[in-house]
Amino acid sequence: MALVTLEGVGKTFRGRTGAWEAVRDFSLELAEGEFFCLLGTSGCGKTTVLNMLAGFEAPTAGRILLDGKPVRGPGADRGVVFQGHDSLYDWLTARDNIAFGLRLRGMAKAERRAVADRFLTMVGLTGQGAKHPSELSGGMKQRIQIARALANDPRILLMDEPFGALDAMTRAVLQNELSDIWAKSGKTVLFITHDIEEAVALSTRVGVMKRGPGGTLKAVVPVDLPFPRERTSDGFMQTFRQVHALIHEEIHPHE
Ligand SMILES: Nc1ncnc2c1ncn2[C@@H]1O[C@H](COP(=O)(O)OP(=O)(O)OP(=O)(O)O)[C@@H](O)[C@H]1O
Repeated sequence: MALVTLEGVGKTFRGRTGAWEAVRDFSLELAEGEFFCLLGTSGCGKTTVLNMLAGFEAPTAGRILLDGKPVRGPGADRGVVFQGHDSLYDWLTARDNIAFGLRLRGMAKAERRAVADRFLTMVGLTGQGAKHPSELSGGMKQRIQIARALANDPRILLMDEPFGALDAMTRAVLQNELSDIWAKSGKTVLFITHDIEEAVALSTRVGVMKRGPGGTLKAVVPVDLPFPRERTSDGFMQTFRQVHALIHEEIHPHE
């Protein structure tokens, strides 16, 4: 059975200015352990799809199943990592941010600390647990967000352009780290990005969306390249070009 099933999912926002169909007839199955990148032009509905799977928004059509059960709201079985780092609590240390969910679940302090430290190490921040978010760089804060999501041991990690606000060098470092973490943890990941190279570097499959209104999945490209990915290899370039062509059609539909 697929870990995640989206079946004919649609979302129409209704407001004072009328209705906007953001997503139409979106269907996808995610297998346990895969790294799926969702790619598409701005406004095509990527975040809306992620928000519905996260349980932040309810679909207006179709259904979403996680482990065969309908998604009815947010839950600890889904760990969400956003772009930027506003979601970290500034008054808590890095370690306490990571352990926040564990505290809510009633885990004892010593155990919480041990788990948090394990994930601090996993994201390359050994010994930085006592610092507050304001004392950390953008890349470090993103690492803390990833560690926090993983510490809760979710069934799936939902990442919405997590590296979008970082400089190119930090971004490349974090991409490699995330790829290692994914390989070690065996987690299922749904990852949203605008960046074709990032998608090809990280994923087992890339889904390209058609632009909105009524954004939907237009093609899924499997990325059968060994990890770590060699970005200048023929296979990488070939996949890059394939995905690029699919995106290009959305930006210049009448060429
Ligand atoms: N709460 C809302 N109310 C009304 N319209 C919305 C709402 N949220 C999103 N939309 C609209 O739905 C469409 C899809 O938005 P969404 O944020 O999912 O796109 P996206 O592909 O993630 O874009 P980007 O890459 O720019 O972040 C957009 O046209 C947006 O204006």
